[in-house]
Amino acid sequence: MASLPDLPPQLPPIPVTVVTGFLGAGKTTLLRGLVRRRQSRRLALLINEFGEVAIDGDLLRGESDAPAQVQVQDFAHGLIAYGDDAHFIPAMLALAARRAQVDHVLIETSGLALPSAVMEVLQSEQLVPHFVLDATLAVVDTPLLLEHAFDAGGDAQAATALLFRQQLECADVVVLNKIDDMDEPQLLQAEARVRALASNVRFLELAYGAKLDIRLALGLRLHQAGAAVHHHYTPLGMPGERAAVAADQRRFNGHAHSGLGAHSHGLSTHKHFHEQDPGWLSFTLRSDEAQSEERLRGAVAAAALAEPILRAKGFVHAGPGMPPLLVQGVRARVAIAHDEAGANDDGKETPARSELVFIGYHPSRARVAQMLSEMTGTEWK
Ligand SMILES: Nc1nc2c(ncn2[C@@H]2O[C@H](COP(=O)(O)OP(=O)(O)OP(=O)(O)O)[C@@H](O)[C@H]2O)c(=O)[nH]1
Repeated sequence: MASLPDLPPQLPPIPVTVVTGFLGAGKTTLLRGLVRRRQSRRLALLINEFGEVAIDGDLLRGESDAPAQVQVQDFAHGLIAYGDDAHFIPAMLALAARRAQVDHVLIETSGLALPSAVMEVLQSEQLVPHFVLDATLAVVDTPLLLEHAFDAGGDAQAATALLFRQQLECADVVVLNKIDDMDEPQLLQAEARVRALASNVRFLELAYGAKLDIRLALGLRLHQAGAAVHHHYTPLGMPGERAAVAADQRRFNGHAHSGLGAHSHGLSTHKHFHEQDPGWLSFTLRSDEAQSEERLRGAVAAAALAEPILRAKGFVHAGPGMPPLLVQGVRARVAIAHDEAGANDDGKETPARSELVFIGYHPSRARVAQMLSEMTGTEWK
């Protein structure tokens, strides 16, 4: 196993923020915003996707104008979900070896992973000298929460509900996302639901415009024994600053400032998601023909209604000389847009091939391929 004999012992450990949240909650979008607003912070991002095509890593790489300041590393196939992942520890040790150039590490877990796996590995003998967990953030798709999409029901619903709750239980901070059209009663209702599901959550934060105040996201030090908690609050609705902590959270502030220091999540009680439920599947469909944006949007939405598909994403080819289009489906909500960052200015050619990753609970690949082919008039396989 790799070791780091030369690391200067006087350097403090690197803070690590783990970002969790169910499929499509907005983890990558929030991270892209943090990268943009990082100021002088040097960030390392480890991105874990459930699927064979790395899309989020590309989007994040496209965001940074200073590659030396922001390093992005992808882990495909939900790898970090497993505590014994052979790539994760070496990647972290390589960051530790460059301690002087890294101020903060952000780890985005896959939407189907429990963050407890990463949190456990951070506590391993090899990583403890070099890293300290800053906080675990769970990003929530607030409209879906209010629509009862995370309540138990049939098979897919029950699996979703379980995972959603387990992710919240691991979190110190819950970020209510996709809240731009919401009023205060709705936000309070969302808060009450979160509290009912996971009473251990210490803070609720509101991400207006999918933006999180960087001071509310990094440097929280929630797991450092004896450390003062550096948490700056912006009251709900304060003009000019739209990233805020939910209104009646002040009682929690007192809690957090009371010297709780490191706390345990009862990690050993968690079983990792993939071991529990092999029903979650992802597959990739490809097409070599140019796609019509409208038809494809309709086809992806229809497939998500016909099959238990909870997430679809990828880049598609819109025609010769056209920039690729980014497809983002969360259940039957499908957005297709040009994405400057993801379309990447790193010399990558416009892909002639379209690739879409679908994630669902026992979905039929054949049925989705057939629907896409029929509804777009192009071959998908
Ligand atoms: N309206 C709205 N859409 C948002 C917001 N945040 C994210 N989205 C959209 O939600 C979709 C999913 O966002 P991502 O950031 O890719 O979500 P994710 O959690 O990283 O998804 P996975 O890693 O695939 O599970 C994209 O279409 C985003 O543009 C928001 O605050 N408001």
